Amino acid sequence: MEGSICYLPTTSNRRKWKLERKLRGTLLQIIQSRLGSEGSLYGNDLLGLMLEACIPTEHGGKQQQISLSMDGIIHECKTFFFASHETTALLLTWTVFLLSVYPEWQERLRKEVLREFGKDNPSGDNLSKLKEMTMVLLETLRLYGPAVFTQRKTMTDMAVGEIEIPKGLGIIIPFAIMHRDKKVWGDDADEFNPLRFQNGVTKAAKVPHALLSFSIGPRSCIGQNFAMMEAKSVMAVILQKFSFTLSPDYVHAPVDLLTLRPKFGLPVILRRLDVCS
Ligand code: HEM
Repeated sequence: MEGSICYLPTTSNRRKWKLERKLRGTLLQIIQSRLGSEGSLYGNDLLGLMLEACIPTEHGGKQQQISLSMDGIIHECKTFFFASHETTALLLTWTVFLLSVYPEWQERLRKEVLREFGKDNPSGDNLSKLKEMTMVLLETLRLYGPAVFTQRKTMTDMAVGEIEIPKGLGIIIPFAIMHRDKKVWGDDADEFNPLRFQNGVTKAAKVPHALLSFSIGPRSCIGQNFAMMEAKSVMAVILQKFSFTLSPDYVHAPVDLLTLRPKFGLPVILRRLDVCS
């Protein structure tokens, strides 16, 4: 009964189906325009690569094969959009929150950005120079990581330390709780201390793989390096142009809605630096 409710035309299901149709239509439009484009290539981005890989025949290939491939491609587009957009936006959100609460770190990062780039736009090659920025982003991922937990299922009977786990058991791995474990991170586990990452991510805690924000293993986040670069570039540009503090309207209420969000948003007061100075 529980499973069949998703097929009933309830208000929320109808809204969901409408949104799904809209999303599919938008993605199909983008895909069709790529398929119709001149030349043999479909573009050098992820969608282009998927089209190359999934549609080996020319546009006149077997219709059934194309429509199956389309579903696969649409599914991948949705996965990448969901996995990448909200998560990176939330990493930026919580970084702005922490830098508002710790203005000394905001100033430290601004000095680092101005020292490395001046007023120029950050470039891909130079982003690796932002050591303190990396430390702050890692500490943000530890305390307010967008992915709160992940799940796994055991394929065989197994043991983790002294715990025996039978085959087929679903396991929740609660990153957010593990990231504040004092036995692993030390007595200041609940505090914002980016310096713990100054000797690299594997030296920050008592065990090397304690930071699990992107998970680990073969199914870990495929976009983690991209996400870190994106977050560094955006934060660098914000810090070059603005200083920011929390608005008095801010209410601290992190909530787990698949990702960790500020329940009432993050109202901040921005000040343009060229106007202040
Ligand atoms: C701060 C940003 C991000 C965080 C915290 C994050 C976190 C995660 C986590 C925890 C997983 C699950 C891994 C597991 O269960 O083992 C995951 C999977 C994934 N992420 Fe990210 N992610 C971020 C950004 C991105 C970006 C920018 C992309 C794409 C450009 C991306 C694409 C994916 C994909 C495709 C998967 C599924 C991988 C698979 O199942 O093999 N993520 N991510």
